[in-house]
Amino acid sequence: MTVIEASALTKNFPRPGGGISTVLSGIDLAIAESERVAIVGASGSGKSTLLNCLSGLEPVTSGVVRLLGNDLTSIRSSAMARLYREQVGFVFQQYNLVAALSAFENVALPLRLGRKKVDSAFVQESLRRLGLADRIRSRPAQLSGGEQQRVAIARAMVTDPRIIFADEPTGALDTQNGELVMSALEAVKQRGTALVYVTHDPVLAARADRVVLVRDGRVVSETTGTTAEQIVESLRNAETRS
Ligand SMILES: Nc1ncnc2c1ncn2[C@@H]1O[C@H](COP(=O)(O)OP(=O)(O)OP(=O)(O)O)[C@@H](O)[C@H]1O
Repeated sequence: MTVIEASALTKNFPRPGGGISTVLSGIDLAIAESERVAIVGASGSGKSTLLNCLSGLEPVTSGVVRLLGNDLTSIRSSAMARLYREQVGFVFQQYNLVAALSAFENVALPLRLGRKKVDSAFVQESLRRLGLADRIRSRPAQLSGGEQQRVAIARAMVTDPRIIFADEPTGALDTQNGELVMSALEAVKQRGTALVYVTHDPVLAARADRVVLVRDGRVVSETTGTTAEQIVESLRNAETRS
């Protein structure tokens, strides 16, 4: 089943000195449930903008994005809020945890916002599964970057979403913590959750089912079974040609 479908997606931003700049141009993309898709490309190629348009964080200039069957160009804000609360999870490079809340409370937050019953054992288990058993009562400032990101992942997963969007989820982490975070994100596949992530790291991108290469706001290739070496090569080619 398709969970995200973009057709003829175009995104313009106003230029600081006047005029507009076309950041995404005519993108067609479909993502299936439980699929892991990595978005790669040179800096400024439009990766984050693409992720934001697919998730509805940014409105598109033209074209259509359907997220779990909802047309994002016409969805009402209340329906969008419900979609985010119940079916979509986000993980950002900067962990975006609430500083005053413990790891447990941060993870329970989407349930509280959705007026769902908070099952303490379930929340604790989700933190334990991510190696955070002894950090449950800690506040973000008391946690390392890798630990904070794993709390953010537990929070994104607590509602059992259909899709997780992650923008450079390992960008601020060393290799070892990056590995822990990536494995945690990859585990969602077992639940049928789709994972769409932006990364600069060819090794992490190679772990996706499909690698989408963006250059100058266009999708120039979509490959499966791609190795890190092939990704390095296509990034090099993309940079030389742009
Ligand atoms: N809100 C905005 N207003 C104006 N221009 C923007 C905005 N957001 C992004 N851009 C521009 O759109 C282009 C693509 O940005 P985007 O962040 O999507 O690229 P990226 O591939 O994710 O880059 P990086 O790898 O450096 O994070 C850039 O030229 C950027 O300056």
